[in-house]
Amino acid sequence: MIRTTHMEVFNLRDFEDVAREKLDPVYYDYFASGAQDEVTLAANEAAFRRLALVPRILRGHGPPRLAGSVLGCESSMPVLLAPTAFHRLAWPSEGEAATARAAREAGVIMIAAMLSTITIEEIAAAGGTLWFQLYIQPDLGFTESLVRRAEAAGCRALVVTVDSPALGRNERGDRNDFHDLPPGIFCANMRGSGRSDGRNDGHVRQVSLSPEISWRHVEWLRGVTRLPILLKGVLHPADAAQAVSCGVDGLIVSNHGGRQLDTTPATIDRLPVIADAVGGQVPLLLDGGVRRGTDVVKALALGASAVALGRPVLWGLAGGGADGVAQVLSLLRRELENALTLCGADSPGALTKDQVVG
Ligand SMILES: Cc1cc2nc3c(=O)[nH]c(=O)nc-3n(C[C@H](O)[C@H](O)[C@H](O)COP(=O)(O)O)c2cc1C
Ligand SMILES: O=C(O)C(=O)c1ccccc1
Repeated sequence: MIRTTHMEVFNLRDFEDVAREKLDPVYYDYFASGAQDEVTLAANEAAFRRLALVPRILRGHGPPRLAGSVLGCESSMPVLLAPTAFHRLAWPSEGEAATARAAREAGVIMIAAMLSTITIEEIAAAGGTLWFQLYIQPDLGFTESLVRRAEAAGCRALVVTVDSPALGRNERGDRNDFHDLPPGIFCANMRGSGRSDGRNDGHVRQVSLSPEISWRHVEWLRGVTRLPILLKGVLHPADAAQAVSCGVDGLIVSNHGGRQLDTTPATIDRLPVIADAVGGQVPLLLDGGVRRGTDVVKALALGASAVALGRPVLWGLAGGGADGVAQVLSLLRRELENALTLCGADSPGALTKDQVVG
């Protein structure tokens, strides 16, 4: 158990308090914040609270089975690590290597962020099953080189983030004047892109979040790799349908944890319409505000194959490196097992959407 002088952790939210104590307040704000008024940030968790779970009774089964697979990758539970940037701000010595080790030991999939602070090759050396998150760069030669590196490192899917034609307006970051990484920490995968001197190579300014990116780029990507492609940041059912027509293999219903367009709806409130549009043709994942086993159950019942966790992983990492992340995952696993049992479900697949009521 991670304990600080006066804090014990019993659930994922407790980890945020531990992290807040340990982190530089500027980095805490970077991790915790959402865009502008943080309406969406709050809405994600509030929507889970608003939804009620209806248990089924007397089903007479053993402990629920949590293990399954997503796009051909085994996972010990239907929970992935969402891609988050800059893990060395939370755990300077190892960064993403610590996160990857914890994910491997827990038997879950880590979606490694393109903006990691160690390279994808270094993450792969520490990790189990990895997927690679990509911001398609207008320099397609560079983008293709990242795809080839992810393939060579053994990543099993590409997650293309599509909610970022620009960076969201982060006012906590502005107030803290946090716009650059501190000396010695870089966007390790970005080195060699752009024209920067060797010393500052891997600078955040080399990253392009561009409004030029379009469906043509997704079609281009479909032609350059055989890896499964997921789009992350889908909120409109028409976009979900178009993605399936484009040959996309999976979708992540996400509003980037409320960090991009503020006032977008809570992800759990969009899941039913997206599930209807996709009609089971590709797996759906969801992230944003998942903090409890009951949140996972609600997403699974409404049509998600799995969920992804963003900030709680960063709080675990800041609290205790790989051990902290391991504890976050094990707390959530126990909660999920308990919630499924109380719902009368012997596996995620046994849940039905009528078990969630508004
Ligand atoms: C500090 C931080 C950095 C993030 N960096 C990325 C990123 O580089 N790429 C990406 O696609 N999403 C990024 N995200 C969004 C997460 O993948 C995910 O959508 C979100 O955190 C889920 O919400 P949650 O934090 O409430 O679990 C980031 C989120 C946070 C909090
Ligand atoms: O912070 C983020 O959510 C994120 O995705 C990002 C995007 C560009 C630069 C740094 C982080």
